[in-house]
Amino acid sequence: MPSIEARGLAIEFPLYHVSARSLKKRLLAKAAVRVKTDEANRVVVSALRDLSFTIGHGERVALMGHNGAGKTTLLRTLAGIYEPVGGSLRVQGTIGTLIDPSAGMDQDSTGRENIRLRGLFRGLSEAEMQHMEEEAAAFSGLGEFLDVPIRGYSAGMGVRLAFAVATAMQPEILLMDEWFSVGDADFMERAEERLRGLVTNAEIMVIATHSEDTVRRWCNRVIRLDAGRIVADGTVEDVLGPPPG
Ligand SMILES: Nc1ncnc2c1ncn2[C@@H]1O[C@H](COP(=O)(O)OP(=O)(O)OP(=O)(O)O)[C@@H](O)[C@H]1O
Repeated sequence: MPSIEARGLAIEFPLYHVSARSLKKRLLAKAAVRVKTDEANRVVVSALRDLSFTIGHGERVALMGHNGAGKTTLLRTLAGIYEPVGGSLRVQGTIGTLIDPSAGMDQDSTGRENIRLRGLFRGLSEAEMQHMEEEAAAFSGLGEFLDVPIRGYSAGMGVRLAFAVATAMQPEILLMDEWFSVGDADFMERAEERLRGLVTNAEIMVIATHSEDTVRRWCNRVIRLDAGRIVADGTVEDVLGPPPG
């Protein structure tokens, strides 16, 4: 059964162009906690600190919190993009991500080539790949642009392609950021329908969002982050209170 289990999870990002010596002086004066030096005396941002949680079957989790709280970093860590520097993380199940439209896309390849690249990466057979290509081509509605290198796409076209590719297969664990809300109205309507199917059929969903509306509509649990730590974890009503009105 798909599950996610984090114990004492920590993520740090080195800041290569900052001098440890001058920074130390400034930080000491300010008692900063998130920008520090590690054992190798490198300056690092502590993006996530000591996170522990378990997510199981049927949970649709919203990651909330102010800018810089760590929502995107946590999503990317769950997706296997970042390696924890401390603690442990166990993710069981097939993962689908709607995190960053351009992630994993080759700018110099066409839309069609990118669809096939993704299929190869997922280890699909030729027949499955053919199916995915037809599906994604039809859903993206890109027409002749499908055979143009994606460097020449508008932002909205990039989102259409990324969305079509990401949703062409049903994952057990769905990880989403809010980027998918930038399409035009016609596309959003179709995207929402497809998304609903994907969310309903996923066994676990984790979404990073600022929107209370989205949370009340899609989620049954909220993990609130603040400065890289969990400050609340419970049902939507527990964390956000009763619905307005
Ligand atoms: N690649 C990176 N290099 C250095 N620091 C980073 C990097 N990515 C994130 N950070 C830092 O990690 C912290 C958490 O950032 P993150 O993007 O996860 O926050 P967020 O909650 O998603 O914010 P937002 O709502 O603004 O998208 C921030 O302090 C940010 O500066």
